Amino acid sequence: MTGIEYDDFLDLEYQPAETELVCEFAIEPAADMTMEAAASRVASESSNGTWAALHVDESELTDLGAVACDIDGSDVLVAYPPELFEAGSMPQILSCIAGNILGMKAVDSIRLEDCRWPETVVGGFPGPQFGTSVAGEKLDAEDRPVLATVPKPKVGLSTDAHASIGEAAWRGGIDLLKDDENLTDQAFNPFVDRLTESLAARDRVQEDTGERKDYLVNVTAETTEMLERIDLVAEHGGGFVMVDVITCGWAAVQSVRDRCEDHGLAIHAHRAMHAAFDRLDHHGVSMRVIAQVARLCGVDHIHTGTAGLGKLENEDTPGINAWLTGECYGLNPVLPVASGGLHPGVIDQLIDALGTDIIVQAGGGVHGHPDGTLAGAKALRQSVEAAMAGEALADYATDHPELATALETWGAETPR
Ligand SMILES: O=C(COP(=O)(O)O)[C@H](O)[C@H](O)COP(=O)(O)O
Ligand SMILES: [Mg+2]
Repeated sequence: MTGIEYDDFLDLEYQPAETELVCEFAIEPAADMTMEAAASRVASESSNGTWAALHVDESELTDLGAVACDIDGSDVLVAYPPELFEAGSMPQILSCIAGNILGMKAVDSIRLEDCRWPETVVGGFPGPQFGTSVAGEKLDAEDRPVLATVPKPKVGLSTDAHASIGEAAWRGGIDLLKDDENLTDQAFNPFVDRLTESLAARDRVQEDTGERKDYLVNVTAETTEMLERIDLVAEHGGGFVMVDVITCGWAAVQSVRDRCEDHGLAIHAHRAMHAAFDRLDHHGVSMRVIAQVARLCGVDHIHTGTAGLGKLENEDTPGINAWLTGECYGLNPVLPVASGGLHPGVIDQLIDALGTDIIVQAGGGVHGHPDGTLAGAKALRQSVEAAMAGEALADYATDHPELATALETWGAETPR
């Protein structure tokens, strides 16, 4: 018989194998627990153990126990054997490494900070179909940030109003029109009408400007419905879809990725609800891990923050972006999206902080321009042109009136 008890899950001499998934947790043990006791319980509960000592016939058991193998202050590393995981199933992986342990009484708090993904696990996932290549493959923005805008008010606009705002934004120099995270298929702006009218506007602008444009239509819905909406996007000549990946769930994202592969559609990942996991710096799941999961599941772009420049809390945007665009067993790099409270007056600081291989999304920062959407789009494009030319915004604005008005209106401040 084999005994399985908590002490079996702690070995500070253990060196994880290359094939193992290694997770970094920040742990605050419960008052009556040593860190060692807490760490072993975390390794046990996230792999094959439980609170009671178990006695199992060895011949009937595959040993899938994880090992808490390093403790450095509040940081604990846990190594997981690849056989613990179902190949290609992100829900099952997260049910291990971000499941029951987040609620264990043995810890006062625990946060999954980072994962070292082994090829044995990464190999089960497709990764992005296009990733950063969308800038040159699907758009004409390979040498500058891709520009996107969301019509505002975020919901409530009629289909006609939505499409004409999109047309004005595209004419002003925006590359991608994007739905907002809570605009899906409502009576005031039905999905199919919005899709067809917006794509017709896109085609008119492409024809007139000679610059490729596209539409991040939000297909978020129950999974079967989402797949049908993706088919519609392809049927009507769209090049992208947008998905609220957290509220949809990773299993649904994996289904979306499969269907988008069939149609050659790129996936824009909105992360609404991520802050339920990553906003507290001592408990939950970091945005770094959420971004890693998104890349394995195969989104092409994902919102990762504005390096503190926008209206929303951010977490290490530069570090997360570096991981998303770095090497990971041949997975395509993901295009990070900076969005939330951005406007032309902060684009120079944004590019200083995040570089130019990003999507810049500005909703209020385009449609709130005193002279309207067309002028707002021109101002955003002009601010990027200035930054790419290494020219101060104020200097560039002397002969670019739309940018000058934006700078007079918003300055270089970031809204709250
Ligand atoms: O609609 C917007 C921003 O609109 P605006 O440009 O008017 O602020 C996005 O939903 C947020 O950027 C999401 O946040 P994040 O990008 O941090 O996920
Ligand atoms: Mg939004």
